[in-house]
Amino acid sequence: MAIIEANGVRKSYAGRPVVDGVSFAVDEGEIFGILGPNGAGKTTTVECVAGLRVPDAGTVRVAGLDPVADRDRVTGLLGTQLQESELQTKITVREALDLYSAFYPRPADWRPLAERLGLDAKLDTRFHRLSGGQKQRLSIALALVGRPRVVILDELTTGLDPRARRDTWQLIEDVRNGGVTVVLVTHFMEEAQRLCDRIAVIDRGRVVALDTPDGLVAGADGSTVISFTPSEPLPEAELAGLPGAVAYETEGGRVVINGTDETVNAVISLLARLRVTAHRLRVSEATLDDAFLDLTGPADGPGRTERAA
Ligand SMILES: Nc1ncnc2c1ncn2[C@@H]1O[C@H](COP(=O)(O)OP(=O)(O)OP(=O)(O)O)[C@@H](O)[C@H]1O
Repeated sequence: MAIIEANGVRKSYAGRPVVDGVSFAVDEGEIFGILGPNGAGKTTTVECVAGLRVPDAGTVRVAGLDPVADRDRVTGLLGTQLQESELQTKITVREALDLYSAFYPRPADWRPLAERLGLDAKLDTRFHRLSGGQKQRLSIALALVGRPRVVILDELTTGLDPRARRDTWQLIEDVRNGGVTVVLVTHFMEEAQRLCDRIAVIDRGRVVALDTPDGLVAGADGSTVISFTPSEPLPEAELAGLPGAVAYETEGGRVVINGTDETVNAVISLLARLRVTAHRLRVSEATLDDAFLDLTGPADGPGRTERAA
């Protein structure tokens, strides 16, 4: 059952649409990822879900409630960790956790949470004395302290060192295993691949793909990558004519082809027909990175539709 529903959400700044008809539904208990280039409209979208921005058009429902009209009830069930959240500079970690706990009817005991996030030694440190990574961990703790049913995490692990990042992933998996729905905005493909059940890819304010991580990879053009070093150069015309191939390149004598299973078979037949030996033949699957690049345009360049036109 969907716990978040966004339908045709639009938001413009100074007449420029940055969220341009976004629709998606997040099922209760899933980790739902939102990926997209810088400036694609991800934060604006989740801010509309959290009721922090009012959409110009479209509807948002969180557990059936309107985040703007039913603000108090939605705040009670939704935790948010938004990009670069700032707190009052003099507040200590302990005070911040106590303060946020007081906002909720049945807060979690924040001590184990603080320990889990490596903040137990910093409880009496003032906010402005925390490092970037410690501020980030505190904002995650504050998002979780109210025992939310839904938590929105925007750039969850930005600024964390590799160990803290992995510990945080484990924490998020545990949170989800406790029945909490997680919306995760991220730029880290490894994070998205590891954590997310489904991912919406947003480009220029629109959802350009919505699938499981594996589904996104399988749907990318040229999701099978074939590479080898031929014993002698292969004719360009033969490479260009391979069925299912969407791209090929030869660099330093090594041939790399993006295609499909059909392309793999055609390459093997071609090599046999030309009596060419393939050294270090490798067939691998494209990554979520490849799928992302295939689906989205550069931050300041054309989107996929414009590129295809
Ligand atoms: N309050 C605002 N006033 C005017 N423009 C804004 C405002 N907030 C965001 N924008 C612009 O809207 C666009 C979308 O911003 P948003 O923060 O939603 O993107 P994003 O996908 O989260 O980007 P990033 O990955 O860089 O965080 C950007 O061009 C941004 O400059």
